[in-house]
Amino acid sequence: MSTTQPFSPPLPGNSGIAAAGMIGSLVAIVVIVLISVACARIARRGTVVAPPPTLNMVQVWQIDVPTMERFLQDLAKERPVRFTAQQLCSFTTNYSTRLGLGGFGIVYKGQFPYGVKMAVKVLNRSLDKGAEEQFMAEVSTIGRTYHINLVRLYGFCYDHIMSALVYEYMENGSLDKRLSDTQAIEWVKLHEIAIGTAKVGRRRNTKLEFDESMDSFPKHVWDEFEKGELGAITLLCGIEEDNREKAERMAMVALWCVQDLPQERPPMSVVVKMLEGEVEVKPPPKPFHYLYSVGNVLSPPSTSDYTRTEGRDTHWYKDTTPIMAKYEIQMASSS
Ligand SMILES: Nc1ncnc2c1ncn2[C@@H]1O[C@H](COP(=O)(O)OP(=O)(O)OP(=O)(O)O)[C@@H](O)[C@H]1O
Repeated sequence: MSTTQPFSPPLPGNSGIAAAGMIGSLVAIVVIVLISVACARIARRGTVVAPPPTLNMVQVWQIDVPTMERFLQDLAKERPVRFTAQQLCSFTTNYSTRLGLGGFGIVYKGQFPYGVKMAVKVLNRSLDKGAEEQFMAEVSTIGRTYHINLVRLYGFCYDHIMSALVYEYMENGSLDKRLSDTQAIEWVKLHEIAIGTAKVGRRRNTKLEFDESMDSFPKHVWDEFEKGELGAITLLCGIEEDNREKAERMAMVALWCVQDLPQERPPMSVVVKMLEGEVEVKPPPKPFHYLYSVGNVLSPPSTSDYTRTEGRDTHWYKDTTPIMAKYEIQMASSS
């Protein structure tokens, strides 16, 4: 069986800031975007990864090769191009320009022979199952999704030596980097980004990140909200009077989006409406229960946490929240 499709060059994608450069955590991004808009702070995860695989390093992933091959064959009909390691080596001029380091690998700059730039993420296979999941998630979701707010996945490489994802090149780098430099983005643009990110609608319903701490900013937002002093935060963050009401609304929407129980989070279509002011934002219930557990020991919500909803009036919106697969993308809007 030939493992390489005939090379069909992808068209250049949309310019501007895309939300999926750091796709391993887009729900978190939605939340972080919203909260960042309110207060201009982003928590960055610092993960050390190994250098890209060398030619004599052969790693075996946990999913067996036939299963992965079947997965790739099914997807092949749908869109992203399968590149060879040699092609990627050539496109990146032997990985000579490094763009950045993410949780799953190093990202290099490259260029197709006809000049369109690309970003090649070489996945670190030594990362337990994380990189493997990222690979399958990216290829099966954004590889088949076209959206103005999502970075385009041109293709991938998967063989016994390496796994890599080939993305549209973002001149402005990733969204989180841009957001952490809040001085460079006007409030109106931040609001647009928050809505644009919500419209992508992707979220991770079945996996929570447990790297929060008791002094995390989202928790601080909740504490101030509980005291009825959300306005103090927007003031502290230098948000002008004219925009404060909108900023407070966004912070409340963010608190809805970080509810511990997936079924208590509003659907992204409702999130968009709330952000746009079309739907009233009711006071959110307390999130981050695991942060308040005895002794401040971070413990993941139990199975019963995910089924316990009685006594909580959280289904005030008409839609129901679909419980999605870990990396499923739900488009909240076609725009
Ligand atoms: N498509 C791209 N175009 C330009 N630069 C990119 C692109 N994708 C990633 N980068 C650069 O590489 C860095 C690492 O990106 P990557 O997506 O691996 O990390 P991340 O944001 O931590 O996300 P993840 O959670 O998936 O690891 C980014 O901060 C950015 O500077």
